Amino acid sequence: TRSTRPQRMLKAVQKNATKGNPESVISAIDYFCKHSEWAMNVGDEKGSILDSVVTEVNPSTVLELGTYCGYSTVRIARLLSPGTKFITLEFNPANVTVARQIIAHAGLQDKVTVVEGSSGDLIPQMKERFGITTFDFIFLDHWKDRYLPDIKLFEECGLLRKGSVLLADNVICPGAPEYLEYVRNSPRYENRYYPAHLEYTKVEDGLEKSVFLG
Ligand SMILES: Cn1cnc(CNC(=O)c2cc(-c3ccc(F)cc3)cc(O)c2O)c1
Ligand SMILES: [Mg+2]
Repeated sequence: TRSTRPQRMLKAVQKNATKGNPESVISAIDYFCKHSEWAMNVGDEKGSILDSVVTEVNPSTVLELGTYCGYSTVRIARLLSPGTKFITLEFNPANVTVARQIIAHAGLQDKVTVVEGSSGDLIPQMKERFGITTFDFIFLDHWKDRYLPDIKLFEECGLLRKGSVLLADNVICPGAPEYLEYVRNSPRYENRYYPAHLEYTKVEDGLEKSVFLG
């Protein structure tokens, strides 16, 4: 039967990227998305903003919601210090299979744990299953209607500390209006909006950075 877009993306990485070279994996995916098939990776423009925030935070514990094919996982993992605990959650098992192979092609499989399941189920298990107390950095890039319930879950589970940084993709397109309203009206967050564009297009999009104030 016909292959899927993630499977075709994986083939492009295995053909065009150098094993063990994260930069070449990132470039191969961006090339595939610009010249072959659009895909919902965070992309190069928003990816550079993601890089700058990760570098600034220099986190010891990282959580990504929405692995998809592992593009942002590779972008984040390549910047982390040794010993950093990095967990990424993906609910779609076919995406998990592709992501693990793309992450392995980049040589970053020892830097990150890809967990299959829904964020609503897994977030409350972070402490017991992975020995996490709090997350220093969280990248939200999963279902846009899950951003709000999941940030509330982080608060309820005591997974945020004073200074924890959350970075949310797609707050304009497809959009996460309820999430934006929540963080921007809450006294517990300091927010900054980074204007950009929907990956590989001229459509307006952006990232919202929110620092938990405790
Ligand atoms: C299956 N699945 C695994 N992860 C998810 C959650 N991510 C998204 O839904 C997502 C969607 C879009 C997008 C799609 C169509 C369109 F016309 C415009 C934008 C862009 C993104 O950057 C996203 O992160 C879904
Ligand atoms: Mg996204």
